[in-house]
Amino acid sequence: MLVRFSKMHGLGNDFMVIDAVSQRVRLSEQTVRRLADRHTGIGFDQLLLVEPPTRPDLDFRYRIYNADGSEVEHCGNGARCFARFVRDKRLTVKDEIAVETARGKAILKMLPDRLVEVDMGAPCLNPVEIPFAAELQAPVYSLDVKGNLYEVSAVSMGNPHAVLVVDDIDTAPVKTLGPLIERHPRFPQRVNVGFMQVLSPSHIALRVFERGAGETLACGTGACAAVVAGRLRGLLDAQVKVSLPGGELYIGWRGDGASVMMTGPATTVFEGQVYL
Ligand SMILES: N[C@@H](CCC[C@H](N)C(=O)O)C(=O)O
Repeated sequence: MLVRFSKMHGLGNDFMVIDAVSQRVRLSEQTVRRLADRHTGIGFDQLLLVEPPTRPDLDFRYRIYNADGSEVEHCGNGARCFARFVRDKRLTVKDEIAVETARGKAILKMLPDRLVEVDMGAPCLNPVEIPFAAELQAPVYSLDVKGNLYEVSAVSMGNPHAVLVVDDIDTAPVKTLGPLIERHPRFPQRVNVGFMQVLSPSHIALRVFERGAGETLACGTGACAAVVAGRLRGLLDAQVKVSLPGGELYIGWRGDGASVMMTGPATTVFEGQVYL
């Protein structure tokens, strides 16, 4: 089966995007892993599959697969690339697109200068739903990793995130501590791990070790989770610039019950065809 795809990225978090509205596509976990390989495949952090919606009030459904083949609930940078993709491919002419994800509904708004604003929904802090093993909900938990204690916040943006505050993002142990927390037994569905340096109440630097993909150049849901965690700890304002290795995202969260709003770019790199 020969399938057309686009290669896209949001601040260097890169995606293979496939239109499954006008093409028949069947994917197994193994196929996703093969395509994700940066030496022998297309290479990407996540694969996005664009499908028709299952509900009449929504425009599309989109599914997200990590490079390791696992299907996930939400992807912030992917949502912006998805919006750009359906517009560029003329699958819709709408400026505001309602999309169904495994997590529920997301609203995507096309802005000038090829920016996209995403209503990411309200964060969930309930340990049972994240899921995270804890007796009571708290803004910070003590996590024992191989005998060392770390202060982490646990936040779900549809997908699970652990957020640590560090003094210096450049020397943060992202590649060593990240994988240990990703598979920590208190996070039974694994977790994305964010390392946040607070530069001022309206500016943070962030690196994220992503579940199922390793450290990426940017993580949209990770940026949202970090701002929520920073607000819960009383460190951040309601509007925050997030500097990631791949560039800048703008995140807004008014607090309790409100949606997290994310604004950033989405870029197409090339188009191709591949046998699946
Ligand atoms: N890169 C993404 C998040 C992708 C999913 C994540 N790795 C997970 O397993 O939850 C983003 O921009 O949010």
